[in-house]
Amino acid sequence: MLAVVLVVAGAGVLRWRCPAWFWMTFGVLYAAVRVRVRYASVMDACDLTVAASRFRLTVARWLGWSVPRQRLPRLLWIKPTRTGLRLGVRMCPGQDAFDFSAATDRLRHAFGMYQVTSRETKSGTVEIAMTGYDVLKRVQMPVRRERGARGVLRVAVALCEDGSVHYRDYRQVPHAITLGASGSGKSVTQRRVIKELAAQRVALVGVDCKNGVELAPLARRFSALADDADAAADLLEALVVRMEAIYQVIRREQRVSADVPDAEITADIWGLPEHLRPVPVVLTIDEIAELALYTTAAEKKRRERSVVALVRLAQLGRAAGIFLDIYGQRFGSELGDGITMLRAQLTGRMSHRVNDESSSKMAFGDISPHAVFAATQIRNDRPGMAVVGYSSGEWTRIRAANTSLREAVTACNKHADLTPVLPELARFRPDVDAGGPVAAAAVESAPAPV
Ligand SMILES: Nc1ncnc2c1ncn2[C@@H]1O[C@H](COP(=O)(O)OP(=O)(O)OP(=O)(O)O)[C@@H](O)[C@H]1O
Repeated sequence: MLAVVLVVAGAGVLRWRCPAWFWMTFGVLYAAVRVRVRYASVMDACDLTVAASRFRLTVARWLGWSVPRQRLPRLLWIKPTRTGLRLGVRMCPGQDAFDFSAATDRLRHAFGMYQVTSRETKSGTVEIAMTGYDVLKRVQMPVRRERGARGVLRVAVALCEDGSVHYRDYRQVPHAITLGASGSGKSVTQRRVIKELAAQRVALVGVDCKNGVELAPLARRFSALADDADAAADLLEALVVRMEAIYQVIRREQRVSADVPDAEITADIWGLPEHLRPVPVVLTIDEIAELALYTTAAEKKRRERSVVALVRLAQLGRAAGIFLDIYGQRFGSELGDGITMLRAQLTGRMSHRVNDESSSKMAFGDISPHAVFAATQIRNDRPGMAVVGYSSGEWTRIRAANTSLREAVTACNKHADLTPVLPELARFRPDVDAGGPVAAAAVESAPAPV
């Protein structure tokens, strides 16, 4: 008896102090059994059953049997996860995925879970993802990566509200914008992305018009860095020159392949032979408004140079292996000509807490009104929380893994030897001698002249 009391008390304390451990020790088993036992009654209570088929009703009437029960959507599987449970459910005829997404709140109450979402995985089947506790309260990224999660240009940035990992996948979504009010967590998200990219074979290029306070400490892993708007305009133009040189390499390789029967013909860097393939570049811009604002005629000219270069990079950069990550507080037409055009190219959209609806419309106005609303609802006491939207109209809440500047600096210093020297951007190579020598840099060969 005493042992039972001790176990129950221990479980209670664990649930209060460390919900992740509670879930993995007691919670998952208890929840799985409860879902299995209560499945039929919960589906009934949540209006997720349908009337028996006419055939069964007719047969029952002919034979004088009692009226057949409502039909249940079939429970295909229950999969425990690190943060919750996933159920595979085959829908009954006449049901659609919307019935289940409309019932998620009822399912949450009925199963006693913290959060429930649902999505159609294949025709007729929905996956119901349930989290057992508030996974975004203290983000703990999984230590073991999911199968297929490794890969160049794919980094784990945050946890989603359903407990899954949110990846920034540059090859799927080449260019992205992250918005948010001051103090909402943009810099922490940026650090997390850079920390994860540092270990990969990519060139990091940065524009930080806050005099470099965010990116300069990470300079050892950066191939080029601009810390004011004038240097940024030059750097962006140099990147356009690099992009054009890479296009020439691709063209030349296409001509070679065209003469070889059955040879694949590539239209981007990934199809180039390894010795010709340039290293991919991730360009990070902190506070885009600093590039777009001007007061004097000279600044206006510089702004135009920057915006034109950025629009060209966003339009054409993907095939040349150039990817953009833009951070800012706002990103709307008030920043002047070219900004709306640039935004249309930035298919990845993330918004941290914003001060007004118009800011969140800048991220999601053309994607989903629900996402616009969700971004305005992010609480002040949840820095790092954000809404991510996709061009398909889907969106989800995430929270970035808290990453200190110290952690990011340590990762960048550790992988400084992976920093390629980009010939076109060599003059923007940060001077890190003040902090010690850069470890032997891997010199990337310049794209061969055509
Ligand atoms: N993912 C997170 N988890 C926990 N705390 C966070 C997270 N992100 C940010 N914070 C907290 O919020 C504070 C402000 O975050 P951050 O500096 O990233 O904001 P910001 O949007 O870049 O602000 P600004 O635009 O003024 O630079 C951080 O010092 C950190 O304490």
